[in-house]
Amino acid sequence: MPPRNPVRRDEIGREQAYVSMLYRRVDELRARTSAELAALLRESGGTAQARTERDAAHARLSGALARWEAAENGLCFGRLDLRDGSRYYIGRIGLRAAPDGGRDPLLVDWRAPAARPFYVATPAAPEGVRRRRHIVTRGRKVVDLDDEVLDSALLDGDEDLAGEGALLAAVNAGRTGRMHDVVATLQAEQDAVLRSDHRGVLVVQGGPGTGKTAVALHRAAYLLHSRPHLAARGVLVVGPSTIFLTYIGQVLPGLGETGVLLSTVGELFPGVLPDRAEPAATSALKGRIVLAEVIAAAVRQRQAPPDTGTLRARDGDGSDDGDVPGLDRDVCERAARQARATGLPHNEARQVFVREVTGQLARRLAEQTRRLADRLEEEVADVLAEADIDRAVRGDLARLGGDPEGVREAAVPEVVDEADVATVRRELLAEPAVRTALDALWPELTPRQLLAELFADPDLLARAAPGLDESERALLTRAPGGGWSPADIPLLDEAAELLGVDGQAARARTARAYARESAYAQEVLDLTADAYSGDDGDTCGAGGASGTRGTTGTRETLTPADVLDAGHLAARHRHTAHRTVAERAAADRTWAFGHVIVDEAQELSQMAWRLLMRRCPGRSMTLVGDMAQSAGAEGVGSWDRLLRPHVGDRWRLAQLTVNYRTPAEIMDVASGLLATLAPGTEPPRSVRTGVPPWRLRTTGGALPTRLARLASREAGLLGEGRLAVIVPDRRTGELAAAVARSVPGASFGAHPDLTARVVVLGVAQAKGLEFDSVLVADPAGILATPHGHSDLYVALTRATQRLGVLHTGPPPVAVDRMTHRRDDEAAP
Ligand SMILES: Nc1ncnc2c1ncn2[C@@H]1O[C@H](COP(=O)(O)OP(=O)(O)OP(=O)(O)O)[C@@H](O)[C@H]1O
Repeated sequence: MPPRNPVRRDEIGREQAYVSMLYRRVDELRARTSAELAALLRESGGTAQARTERDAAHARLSGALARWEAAENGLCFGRLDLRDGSRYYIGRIGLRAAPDGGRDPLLVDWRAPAARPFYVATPAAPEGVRRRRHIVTRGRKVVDLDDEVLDSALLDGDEDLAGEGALLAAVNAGRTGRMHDVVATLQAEQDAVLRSDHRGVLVVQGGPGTGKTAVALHRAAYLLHSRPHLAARGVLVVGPSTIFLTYIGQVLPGLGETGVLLSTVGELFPGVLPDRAEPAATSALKGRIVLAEVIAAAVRQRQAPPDTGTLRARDGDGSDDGDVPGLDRDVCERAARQARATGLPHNEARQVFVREVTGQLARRLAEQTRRLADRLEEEVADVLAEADIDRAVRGDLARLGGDPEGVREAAVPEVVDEADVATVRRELLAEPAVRTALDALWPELTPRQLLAELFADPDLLARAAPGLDESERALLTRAPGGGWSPADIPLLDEAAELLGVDGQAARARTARAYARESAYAQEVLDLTADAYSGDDGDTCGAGGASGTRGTTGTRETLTPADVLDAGHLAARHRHTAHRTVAERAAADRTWAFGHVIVDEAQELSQMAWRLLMRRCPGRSMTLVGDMAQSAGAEGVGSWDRLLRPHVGDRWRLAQLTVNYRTPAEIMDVASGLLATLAPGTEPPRSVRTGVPPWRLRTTGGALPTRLARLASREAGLLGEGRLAVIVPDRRTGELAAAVARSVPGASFGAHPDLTARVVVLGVAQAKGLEFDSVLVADPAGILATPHGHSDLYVALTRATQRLGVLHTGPPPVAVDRMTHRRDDEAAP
């Protein structure tokens, strides 16, 4: 699109000179930083403090390099001429002429307060701006300029849109299968959201294509820049699927941000990657809050269960099975009460339980001993009385000035004290029968073990889930093994929270990490040893000549293995492994993120919210979504209902109202569905018009072939553009195979390549994505699920240019508004 205010060639030349100077400055800084980094990597050893400082310097330097690399494309994209005569260039990063800052910045970072007018100034509210200039570059070359003079006398066009020419050029551009940042054309309502200083939960509601994902990602970059302390805790971005995360994966690195972890909820339990398929009804049930109670009950029923009689313990009636004397139900229940009263998680409270049980047993044993001693004492006293020795001793004591009453105590010393109790307890713990009984009474549990055993045992499940009916419990029941589903992940997390650190697992993890590092280190040592032995002759000669110390046998040289074993090398390696915040956070279930961003937030189950809230105890969150696009178990809901259990009413709502993706003609069709889905909801306003969407009717039997033919034809019309064929989730395999037969290279399956020219997706996979052209097949099939209207709404709003629908039978609601095509060839 040509600029609205064409500028002279020499004006472009002047901007080129400035932009070239900026690139020279970046090259200079980049070279210097690379040299510093190389020098740092050559350093080794030193104190722990020195290593820590090196790690910090490494993180700082590589972060700076990443930012400069990322700024290569579109380094400078704007200029503000202010009414006071000053001028600022706006770009991806901030640059100054000299490290001490110089007077004015060469380039203002888009996130800095000084850049804000670039996004929000309008002729009606110019914010001190006289002219806003968009500088369009290709590589390092300035190719165009687009000026807006913000003079209220010149009000024309859509005064809500900043840099309309540049914006329309961006939204009309062909799609690549990867999302790009929109830093050069952010709009005022988006800018307000991404710069929001709200510290708690910010909800961003907006219809399809309003830039919610774009805003969420730019907000992550903004927060990391404006609240530097966040970098230490990292930012988590949660998306609905791995396909979606691949789609958005380049945006933040493109903005120079690497401290962000992108993840689905299913990937947030370290050590488990969901690989189990299960019925939608099972997943929906697992997402319900009632599962939190079920898991809590499952943990409780593993704490001194009432059937301890079978656990090699004595019964309360005193009958003795000879295994663990005194371990009766009273003792267990009292100890369990004490352990629970601590409020500690199960595995940690186990220590209290064990201490209490063994303490009580030890005390009982001690009391028995004491009673024995008392009896002995009484017998001795009787003997003494008979011999009247006592009286004689009392007489002697009285004569010597002693206390005759103390005779009894002094004569028979205390038999047991706390030290004795401790000794008895240690002896008890050494008893295999006691240990077995304790393990059965209060076992150390892992989350996987707890859930696997719970789901595999209908009796356990019935006792833990009295609130679920039999058919619901049947949905949960399964044989042990067979992996975990995405809906299991929040349940594992819930269990982990209630179980606490599990000693065995922690020990096993440490041992595994140590073994891995040692194996790696051993390989390094072996390789270096090989290298030394490989050139034995030469080395020996040289070694002898240069006086290298002899060490083993006839070998003259000293190899690393002679001075360092694998364990030590592993420890060194640990110190030099530079893990980013995102990597460390991904490996740690208990990591507390500084900020959490959730995209398609309307999709998350109640159990998933519990998991996310644990990852963000500070509740600093940005949640973006569209209630009308909800495929959640409960259908279209409200943000209040979703958030109230976690944050009460402490959240703020922001709205986005402009659709940058879908042309008005397509949005008009989708609005018909919106009226059914969420009556009264205002559809977003499209920034442009385009091609009217069309529909074509076929028979059920002919649908696959006609779809394939249409896909092939549409792909031909698109040229370099991207086409998505969106089908009902359960028909993905069948219809993808049909399309692939007539469009070679069409991508589909669990991990489709979105950069392929044609891709076939189920509706669930298409969430959050967009394509130049979309063909929706079998809308009635899409509508046939419990959240069918939302799904169809999603499918109809993925296109940036063209939309066609292939249906059988009468056209479903909304689709009937589309232009009816009679045959495959009559393309609009
Ligand atoms: N200010 C902008 N300038 C240029 N393009 C923009 C702008 N805002 C959004 N877009 C583009 O509009 C398209 C839709 O944006 P995005 O995917 O963020 O919308 P969304 O609200 O998340 O949509 P949905 O809910 O339907 O998935 C993207 O191609 C995005 O790059």
